[in-house]
Amino acid sequence: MTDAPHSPAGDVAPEAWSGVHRGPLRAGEWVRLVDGKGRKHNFELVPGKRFFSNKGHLEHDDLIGREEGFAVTSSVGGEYLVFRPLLSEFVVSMPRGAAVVYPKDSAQIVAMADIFPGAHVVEAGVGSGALTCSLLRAVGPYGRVSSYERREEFADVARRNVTQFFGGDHPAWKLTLGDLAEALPASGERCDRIILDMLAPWDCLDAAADALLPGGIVCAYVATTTQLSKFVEAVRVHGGFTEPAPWESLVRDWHVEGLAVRPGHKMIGHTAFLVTARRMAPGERAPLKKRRPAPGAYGPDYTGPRPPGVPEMPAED
Ligand SMILES: C[S@@+](CC[C@H](N)C(=O)[O-])C[C@H]1O[C@@H](n2cnc3c(N)ncnc32)[C@H](O)[C@@H]1O
Repeated sequence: MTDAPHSPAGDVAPEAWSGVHRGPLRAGEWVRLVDGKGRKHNFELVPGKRFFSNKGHLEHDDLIGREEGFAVTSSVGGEYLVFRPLLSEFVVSMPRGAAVVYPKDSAQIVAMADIFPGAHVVEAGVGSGALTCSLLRAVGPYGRVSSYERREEFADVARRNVTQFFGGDHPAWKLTLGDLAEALPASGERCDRIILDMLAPWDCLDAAADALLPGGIVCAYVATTTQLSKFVEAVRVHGGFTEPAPWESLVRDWHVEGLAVRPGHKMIGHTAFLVTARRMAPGERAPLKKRRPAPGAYGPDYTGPRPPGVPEMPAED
């Protein structure tokens, strides 16, 4: 459902780009070392450099040129497993400017915002580039991810991270410095999906609605309940979207050892909430969901946008 066939966004031709890390480890790539206690070390391989830890040291040159998936022993007998980091491991260890979208949420965004190979996706802000990597993987070299970021220092961090992860320029990626609310309309871009990860996504809703093709999806990632309320109501007030669907995902590890099978003790309790809504065709309105607002939902204390037809309601006694 792209607006028109388009040429690749970057300077690299899609057919010349593989984006796959295989074969012997090369200088300039990242590796991930894990010791017997599960402690992780991620670093770039640099010829002539040494890796130090509380278990002595290792020469980078002893890792370069080997197929990943091996065990090495440090100068004082510490054992490490060596692999290339997965994307989910890279994004939580790479340098950060702003807070990143966690892998569990990137997975939800790719699935529930229906990011498909060849899609044209707009995202803002780019932050540290974590979500960007997942979006680029999902659209592939013939799609397009158009990222907007208003802070230059974050854009620089994201550019370094994304380039590092893919081992060069991704042909589907375009990064624009500027505020989405102004830069997106000025660009004239039309897109299939828009992902908003920022403090005030409601400020960008009009720009998102104008850029989205009919049937397209807007998806917001917000950290607090007050942001969630304000964004959902802003989507309802806009009127050109279907009823927004808000949710969050919780992921729990399990301890499995013989008969001792139980949930793990540690869990990331909260990262952020997600909301999606689909864009109606121009001039079309989705029938308003027939709902009786909960008592006090839009009472005198409520200061956000008010959905059409919902009067101010008295607060509960
Ligand atoms: C939480 S970070 C995004 C993290 C990113 N999604 C990641 O996974 O690494 C939020 C970013 O949005 C940027 N931002 C906020 N409002 C914006 C806007 N209206 N247009 C463009 N960027 C914006 C901020 O500068 C910040 O870098």
